[in-house]
Amino acid sequence: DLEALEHEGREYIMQLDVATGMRKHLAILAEWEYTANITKENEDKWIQVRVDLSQQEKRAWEETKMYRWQDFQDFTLRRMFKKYTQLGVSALPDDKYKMLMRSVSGMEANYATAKICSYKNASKCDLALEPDITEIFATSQDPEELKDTWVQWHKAAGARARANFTEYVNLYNEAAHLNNFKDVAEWWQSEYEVPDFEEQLAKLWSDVKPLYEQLHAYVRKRLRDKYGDQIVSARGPIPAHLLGNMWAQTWNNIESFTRPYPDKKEVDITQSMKEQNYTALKMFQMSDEFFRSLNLTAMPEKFWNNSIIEKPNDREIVCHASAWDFFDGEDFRIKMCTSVNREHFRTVHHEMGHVQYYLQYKNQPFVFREGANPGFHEAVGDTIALSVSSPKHLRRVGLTQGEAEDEQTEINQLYKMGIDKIVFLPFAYTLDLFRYGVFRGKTAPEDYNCHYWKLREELQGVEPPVNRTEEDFDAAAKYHVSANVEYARYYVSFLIQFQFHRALCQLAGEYVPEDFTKKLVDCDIFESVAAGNALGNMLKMGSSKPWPDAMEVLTGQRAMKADGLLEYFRPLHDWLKAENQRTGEFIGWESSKTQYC
Ligand SMILES: C=C(C[SeH])C(=O)N1CCC[C@H]1C(=O)O
Ligand SMILES: [Zn+2]
Repeated sequence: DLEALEHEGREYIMQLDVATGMRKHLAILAEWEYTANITKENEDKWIQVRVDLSQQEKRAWEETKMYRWQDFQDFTLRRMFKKYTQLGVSALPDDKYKMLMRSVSGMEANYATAKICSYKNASKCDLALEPDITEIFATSQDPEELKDTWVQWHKAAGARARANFTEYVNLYNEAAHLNNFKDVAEWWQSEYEVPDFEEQLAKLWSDVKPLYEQLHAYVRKRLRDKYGDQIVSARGPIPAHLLGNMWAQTWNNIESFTRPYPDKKEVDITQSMKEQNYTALKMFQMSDEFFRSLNLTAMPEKFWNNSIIEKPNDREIVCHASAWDFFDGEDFRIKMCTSVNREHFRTVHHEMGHVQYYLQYKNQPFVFREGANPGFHEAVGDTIALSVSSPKHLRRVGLTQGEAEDEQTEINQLYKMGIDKIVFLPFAYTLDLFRYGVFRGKTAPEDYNCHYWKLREELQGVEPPVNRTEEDFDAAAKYHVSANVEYARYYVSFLIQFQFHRALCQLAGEYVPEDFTKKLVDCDIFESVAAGNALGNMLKMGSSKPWPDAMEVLTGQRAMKADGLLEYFRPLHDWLKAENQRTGEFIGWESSKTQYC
């Protein structure tokens, strides 16, 4: 009878889950060994481990799909079976599986080891993305140096990945078909468990776009003031190399010469961190202390012993920051080539947020040890970082001196947050709209680059510093395209982190709507056990329930919305509208001279 079948099903799935945990542990260990020491030998070992494990997964899958789990009464049991009946890339035959692995590891190794020559010293050709090229983009205000560095990087990391990327698209789409998806776009979107995910992304963008256009217009004017109208036009897109970041995804590095009230002291803590002899370890210890202050879990001993938090000088590693769950309940690591600056202080909290999520859901079945949706995992650390970057908290830890919070300082603070959080959204949206089109076959390889720039101009209002052709492949000059990491998760994160932050601030008594002594912009939930407990309760759920249930536990809302972000930035939005009115700056951008496609 059904009762007995369900009981047998539960026995089966629990032992499958334990076996799967072991497989995940072995796979992660091999991946760590490769990305922490990029050699041909370690790549071959990693691929061999993955092939062996995928054969075991295929055998288990043959048995799992025999169960009539759709008829089971128990919701959690049905949810476990539903997840385990999706085999993933292991559905590919071994030879194609290996080819897919090699095309991705080839792109990722190329990205991680790419070197370019210095603009100032053409014989120095050992510049890596981290820390060298990142430092140039953070500090240089020489348009020629920035242009040259931009062009070299996009050739070394982008164009060189084109062949591997084309093969990866074909093989990954074959895997999608074997998992009953039309293409990888549908597969990626299925992770969010809502039927209208792509429509929701578009709606959220239409909610935020008016604010973005105002900020874009203001920044374009300030850049034109600085670099002149031969480089920065009055009504066109902004050249992408002038925004302080290789991908123009965050514009914090141009804050010093574009902030609204320049006579008000700059709130850039990089200087203070260096003056106070901050180290990478101190940055991680401060982040750990913040999570502990919320009554959340301290980083375990293995974290401090096994993590790599500084770039080694004796081998090549994947420097792009990452957090690792070894699925044994005690080994959790971060790998990061940390520099002592504001941007990495935020990234440290971002990565520590991933590990805190691992710690909170470590007693879930292995199949539920993931974010409620991929955006949740990216939002945890950033939500904490919203408190850390508040003037109140920076004063608390001595990174800024006492500054009366007057109206102008507050606008500067919101501007600093806005050129990080608002400008990121159209970038993130572009990256996966582009890849959706590629996976769906709407964008053919001969159109990869023109479609990429068409989207970047349309959504982000930026343009390349020099003309591009199909010899280039600029999308792969971004880590996540070369490393096969889905990106809509960050778009979701940069919206829901404000819903989380608002809820936590209210729980901490730090934010009271309409009470001007308790403003959202100055909220710091540090040491609030009430906020920490609520966050912990949501994180403990992992992916055991659909994400609206998890969001409701913390925020009372069941949908991702832009209202948290718009409420946080409302004073800035008002100020930008008035300022752009005053200067008569054109809002928006006309299509640039070159027709891309
Ligand atoms: C820090 C990480 C590792 Se999950 C990252 O890739 N982030 C964090 C913010 C956006 C995105 C990026 O750097 O592009
Ligand atoms: Zn992340």
